[in-house]
Amino acid sequence: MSLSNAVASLSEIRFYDPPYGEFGIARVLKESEGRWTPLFRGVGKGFSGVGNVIDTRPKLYRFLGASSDEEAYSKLLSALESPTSLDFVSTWQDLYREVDSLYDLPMVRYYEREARPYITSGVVVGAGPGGVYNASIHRFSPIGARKAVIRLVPRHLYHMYKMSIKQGREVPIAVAWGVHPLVLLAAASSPPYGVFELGVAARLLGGLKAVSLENGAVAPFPASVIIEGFITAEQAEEGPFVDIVGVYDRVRLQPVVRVERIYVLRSEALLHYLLPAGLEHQLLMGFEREARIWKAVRSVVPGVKKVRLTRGGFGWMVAVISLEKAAEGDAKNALLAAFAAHPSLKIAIAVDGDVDPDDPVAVEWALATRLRADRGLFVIPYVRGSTLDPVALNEEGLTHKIGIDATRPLDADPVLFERARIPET
Ligand SMILES: C/C(=C\C(=O)O)CCOP(=O)(O)O
Ligand SMILES: [Mn+2]
Repeated sequence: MSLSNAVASLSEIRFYDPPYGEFGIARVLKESEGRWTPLFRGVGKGFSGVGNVIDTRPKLYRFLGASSDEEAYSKLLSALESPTSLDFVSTWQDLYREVDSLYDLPMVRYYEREARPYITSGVVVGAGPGGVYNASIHRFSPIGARKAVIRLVPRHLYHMYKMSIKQGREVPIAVAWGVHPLVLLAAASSPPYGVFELGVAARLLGGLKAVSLENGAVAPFPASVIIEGFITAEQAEEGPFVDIVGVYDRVRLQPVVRVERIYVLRSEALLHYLLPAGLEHQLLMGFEREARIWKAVRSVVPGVKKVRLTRGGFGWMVAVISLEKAAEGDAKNALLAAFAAHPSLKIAIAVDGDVDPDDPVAVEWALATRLRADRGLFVIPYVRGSTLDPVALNEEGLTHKIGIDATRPLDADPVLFERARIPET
């Protein structure tokens, strides 16, 4: 399954033509998110581009073949538990042309102070020591015709990189740009180290083709662009670029990738322009974390209704959980479970089942009418949170977290908490 197949299955597509101008593509992505899928023709010779492919739950759930939160979470969680093998194809190179330079790939700069055009939706497959493969999404920005800097958040690829460099080895990688959205979703997930995320994608899709590269890495097939290279011990400044919470991430020294080959699909090189901090970015990165929170919370409290990583928290740092308490204290246990399930979470709020986590006004109403700060508020000091938190105490995201129980006390008169309604005619 290709990105083109996936896009063809969407109903609301609008076509755009050049000239785009600097930030033109970013402006369209912003304007259309949550509304339609823009398809950018002629972004470069032999290239077109698309964005907002899974910027809404209905689109994501359609790709997953799910009709409710519960079904969508369960499908993803069970694929993470049961990845399957890839179908390797050997005759693939004829379908691709090679280009000499990363600058031949039409990349986009999205925000005014970003350093340069870059890839925001590249699935990086690393081949690590012990035959371990890992697929994850990383910012990838060219600093030369065959040189790029890659942002490695301290997770699996970073671990692979640290181990390899210590042994005096570089990490062979493939960067696959322009892939089916479920491949992206799997690569945005965090199964335990050693579980290959492309196997998770294969389970979600009912099979996934892949290719082996000369450097030992593998790539999902078809991908519109496949970049073959090595993560080296050299470092360069990365950024500024905008992260999921919509601020400019700190500029850090990050590893340099030496590029060996760049393959571009001859027939349909459809590139995926993922708007940083856009709805698609949030849903893609946050959805699996939401599923994990849902699972963890359900195991401590039976009456969980809805879990949301909120829009204001950019689908990453703030969660609202609605539940029916069976006993006093349930809500706090739910909050603790949520923090354990998603370490980047900074603020977790529990509300009753009559409050919709998708409605920020309703959540604020619950805070105004149901929170008793002496009982309902707790701070977890000095705990690892998100590296993206601008007020974190260190580069690893050391921070203080807040849990808020905004559920009504079970022993109080329920009439005091009833939302008044005007009867229908
Ligand atoms: C979601 C992340 C980056 C981005 O999409 O901009 C990675 C942040 O990871 P933490 O574990 O929260 O530091
Ligand atoms: Mn992994």
